[in-house]
Order: sequence, then C-alpha cells, then structure tokens
Amino acid sequence: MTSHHWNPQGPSGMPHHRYRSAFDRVPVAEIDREWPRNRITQAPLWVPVDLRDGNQALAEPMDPARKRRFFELMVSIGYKEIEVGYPSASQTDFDFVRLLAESRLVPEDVTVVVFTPARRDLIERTFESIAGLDRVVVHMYTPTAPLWRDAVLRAERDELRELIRRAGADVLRCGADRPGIRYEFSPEVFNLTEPDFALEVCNAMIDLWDACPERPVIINLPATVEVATPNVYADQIEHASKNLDRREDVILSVHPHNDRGTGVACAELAVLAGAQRVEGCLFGNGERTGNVDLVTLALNLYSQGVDPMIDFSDVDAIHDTVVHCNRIGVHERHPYAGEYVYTAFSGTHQDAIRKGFQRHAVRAKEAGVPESQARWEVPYLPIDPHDVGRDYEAVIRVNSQSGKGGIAYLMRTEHGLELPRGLQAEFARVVQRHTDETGTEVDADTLWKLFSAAYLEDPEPAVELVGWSVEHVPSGDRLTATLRTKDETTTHEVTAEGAVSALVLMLAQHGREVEIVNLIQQSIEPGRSARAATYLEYRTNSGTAWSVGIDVSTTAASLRAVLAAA
Ligand SMILES: CC(=O)SCCNC(=O)CCNC(=O)[C@H](O)C(C)(C)COP(=O)(O)OP(=O)(O)OC[C@H]1O[C@@H](n2cnc3c(N)ncnc32)[C@H](O)[C@@H]1OP(=O)(O)O
Ligand SMILES: CC(C)C(=O)C(=O)O
Ligand SMILES: [Mg+2]
Repeated sequence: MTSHHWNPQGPSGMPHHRYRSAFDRVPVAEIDREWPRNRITQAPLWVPVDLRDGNQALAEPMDPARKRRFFELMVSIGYKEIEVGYPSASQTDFDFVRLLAESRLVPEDVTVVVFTPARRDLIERTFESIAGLDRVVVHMYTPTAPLWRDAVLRAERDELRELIRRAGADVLRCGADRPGIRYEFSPEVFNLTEPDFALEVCNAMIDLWDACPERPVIINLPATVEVATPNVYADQIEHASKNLDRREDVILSVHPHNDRGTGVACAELAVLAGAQRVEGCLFGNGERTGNVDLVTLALNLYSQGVDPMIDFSDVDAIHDTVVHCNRIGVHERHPYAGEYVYTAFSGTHQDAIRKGFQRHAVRAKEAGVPESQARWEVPYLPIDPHDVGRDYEAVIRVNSQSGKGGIAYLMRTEHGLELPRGLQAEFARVVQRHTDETGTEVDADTLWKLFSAAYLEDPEPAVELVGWSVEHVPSGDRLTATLRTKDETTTHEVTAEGAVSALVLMLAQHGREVEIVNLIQQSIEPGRSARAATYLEYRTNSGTAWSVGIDVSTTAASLRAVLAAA
C-alpha cells in the first residue's frame, strides 16, 4: 500500500514476514459465487458441541453432574441434536453416554452425537458406549490438511485415503443392524485442505455410508483454525456444496472456530453458501479462542425477524448454567448476554433510548397491541432486552458520561418522579459534580440521596411547618399553619387564592421571600408510598432554581416544595 500524507503510520518492527496469506497456504477453488446474493430465512440445525469440543478445552473438564446439567439445559431450550462426548477419550465421557443410554434423559426427538477418531479400537469403544441408545450420530474425523498430514499423521494422501476408508468401514460394520444410527464425517482443518482432496475423502464416505433420503450422511467441514477472512470460508463451503455427491442426501454442516474473531461471520456466510447445520458452543467456549458462539448466531437471526428455534427468553439463566458448568466467565460485552449489553452510560445514547422507549409505548398503543408485541425500533438496542429476560431497569446507568436524559429516566423508573425539563438539566449538573469528584457510577440510592439533598426539605430547616389546615372560604383558601423557627413557634392564618400563595405570604411575614416562577404538580404512579410530587421553580438573585415537595396529598407536597425553596 502506498503511504499518504493523511496516514502517517510506520512499520511496526514485528516479524510479519514469518506468516503467509491463506491464499498461499491453500488453493481456493474458483466459483461463480452465489452466496453474496442469498439471505438467511430460516434457522439451520444447531448442534451444540459443548460437551465434547467445549469440554476438551477446559482446564477442568466437566464432572458428571455438570455434564448432566448442561445436557438438560440444552434439551430444555430446544436443541435437537447434541454432541455429548468423546466416549473413547475418558471414562467420564464413556460413563456419561452410558448414563444417557440407561436413563430417560434423552427425549424422543433428540439425537445424540458421539465423536471418534479413525482408529479401530476407539471406534469399537465408541459403539460400546452407545449400546441401547436409539438415535445416535457417530461422528468420525481425521486430519486432512497438508500440515497435519505431514506433522501429525506422517501420511501421504494415498495412505490417509486408505486409513479413512478402513475406519469408515469399521464404523459401518459396528453400526450394522442399528437403523437409528447415522454417520458424520469431518475432514479436520477443512479450510486448509486442498479442495479436491477434501471432496474426494468426503465423497468416499458419502458413497461408503450410502447416503440416502432415509439415512442422510452429515459432512461437517470445520474451520478448525480460522486462517482467512470469512468470505474465503464461504467460497469453500459453496464450492463443496456444489460438488459433493448425492447432495440431496447430504446434510452439509459447518464447524467454525474463532481464531480471527470471525467465527460468527464464518458461520453466517457459510449458511448463505449452503450450510444446513452449524456446530458450535454456547457463548463460544472451545479450543483456544473458542468454537463459534451459538447464542450470538441464534439471536442475530432473531434480530432479523427469523425464529432461532431455540428459546433464549431467559438468557441470564442459560448464562449462569453455562458459567457454572464450564467454570469460565462470559465477558461483560458479550453479544446479547453480557452484563453491559443492554446498558447505556453515555448521555446521548441514554437520551435516545429514553425517547425510543416513549415512542415505542405510543406506537404500541396506537397499534392496539401490548408493548411486548409491538414492532421493535429503539435506538441503540438491536433487540428488546425484555425478550431475553433482561430488565429495562438495568438499561440506563449513570456515570460521568451521562446526561440529563439518563438521570431523568432513572428518576422515573426507580423513584417514580417525572422531572420537568428545567429540573432535569439542573439536577444533571448536581450529579455531574458528584461523578466528576468520585469517578464512580451512581446507583439509584445515591441518585436519591443527591436529589433529596439538593431539592427536598432540609432535615434541619430554618422554618418548619409543624401543623396546618386549609379551609375553603369565599375569598379563596384560608391556611392556618404553625411555623417553628430556632427561636419560636407561632401559629398564623392567611387567606389567599390558594394554600401555596397563603404560605408564601406567611413566609414573607417571617422575612423569607419566595418568588414562584413555575409550579408543576405530578401524581406518582400507584404502588409508591408518596402519591404526589410538586416541582417548584423560584427566582433567586442569580436566576431561578428548583425545589421539590413529595407527600401523600397534592397540597402537602406543594407546601413542602415552598418550604424547601424558603
Ligand atoms: C479438532 C479437534 O477437536 S479433534 C478432537 C481432539 N480431542 C481430543 O483429543 C480429546 C480426547 N483425546 C484423547 O483423550 C486422546 O487423544 C485419545 C484417547 C483419543 C488418544 O490417546 P492416545 O492413544 O494416547 O494418542 P495421543 O492423544 O497421544 O495422540 C494421537 C494419536 O492419534 C493420531 N490421530 C490423531 N487424530 C486422529 C484421527 N482423527 N484418527 C486417527 N488417528 C488420529 C495421531 O497421529 C497420534 O498417533 P501416533 O501416536 O501414532 O503418533
Ligand atoms: C469437527 C472436529 C474435527 C473439530 O472439532 C474441529 O475440526 O475443530
Ligand atoms: Mg473443533
């Protein structure tokens, strides 16, 4: 790339010459690609591999109780094909498959998948584990990419072709007379395998296992290690989809990992390119940077109006179970499920979200549908947090980046107060001072403390209203009030056009002038102890300021606001 005056970046000094482009590592077949024009209109078959690929990547693999809990979770939210382990790898994996076989944990419409390398003893052990299970996919894999052939298997193509054929035949022999068993083959690191060789070994399995409508064969094409931009994987998948034999009787599956952080993109583009089945893990656990995240994939579809066919309506419960089983956390920014993903701290975002909620409520009313059913269009929130069981209350949080909108939102949702616009701006300055000083987030309680200190009656007031009554008389309202100051307690009677004006006159007689500019009364929603709030804007030497009164009655709230101003 030529350098430009607007781009002053220089060489990093890192030894980038040690690496090669994916295009120099694997031939990518030329295709007349169709995937960029396609759309995803239905969910693929999701196959969680947490209990195998996810589990093999854990420092502490799941114990039987964790495996069981994870399995039950996956069944309960709607997965129908679940990879449950690598039974020849460990006694724990073997025993878990036996538990499934000997219990009623596998519903009639769920198929379990067991994973095996292409070695006779391990294949036989795998079949031993599934005795008694009615619906099973036996998933066999071998490395096929040149580096793996060379470094790991030390086998040429011919040798490997023969190894695969022999192992495929072993699988077939062990599965004979078991009509509920289907077969899956994975050429490991498909994305770094020469396309002609990948097709050759896959087609050999399709033929050997006799793919047919009653017993389709699953061909799973893993991006075991991501090495290229997702469009390259999509091309590879489309090429395979168009060149696999008996395509109608093949279920084309993908298994992206996430080494470049583009596992989700790889899976989505692969589905555009013809993949019908996606293997991955919940929240993206798995080897190194993980397997593709099935939660993000499903909810990405949901956000486009496509039913993910998996129930994520309580994403926090799913999150908690997965974190418990894996003993690995989920990042605060993780799409759809992280702690912060439905939260805005920044002022303009909060303002937009608050207005968006209001607009949503109005539109739902106009359409005559509940808000939970109305079309979702709220700025900055791709989906309604409520749909995945998250609270609106957590949507807006306040720190030094926040503006009046977010603060007003919290005052309404947490404390029931609809602050007038002028008061919002003034209170935001109070909060800003606090957040600038402390550098911390302000929770609802602190917000209330700041608000009370700034606007409600002083707990040790100079003038206190210890008792009052109002009587309506022909010339207005007669206020009888007992006022207490530091020095004396006196009772007065003043008639004016209203109780508020009467109290203002009374205070003036005590040398405390309050000039009211604006007075706004608000009834507070049911369920709160106080039912009325009065917001009072009054004149000061330097402009205007606000005070607030809150009480069970409107008159009491207004009198309190006047006293707070005084
Ligand atoms: C991309 C993936 O995720 S693949 C799945 C990886 N998962 C795991 O490895 C977890 C479970 N694995 C295990 O517990 C063990 O590796 C076992 C039980 C399967 C095998 O253990 P061991 O017999 O001790 O073999 P080990 O793990 O040391 O080495 C692997 C051997 O299998 C060979 N091999 C690797 N993959 C395959 C395969 N798909 N099919 C046949 N042989 C294979 C290797 O070349 C190596 O052979 P060598 O010993 O002749 O050099
Ligand atoms: C599907 C298997 C072989 C796998 O986990 C991978 O290649 O990543
Ligand atoms: Mg994998």
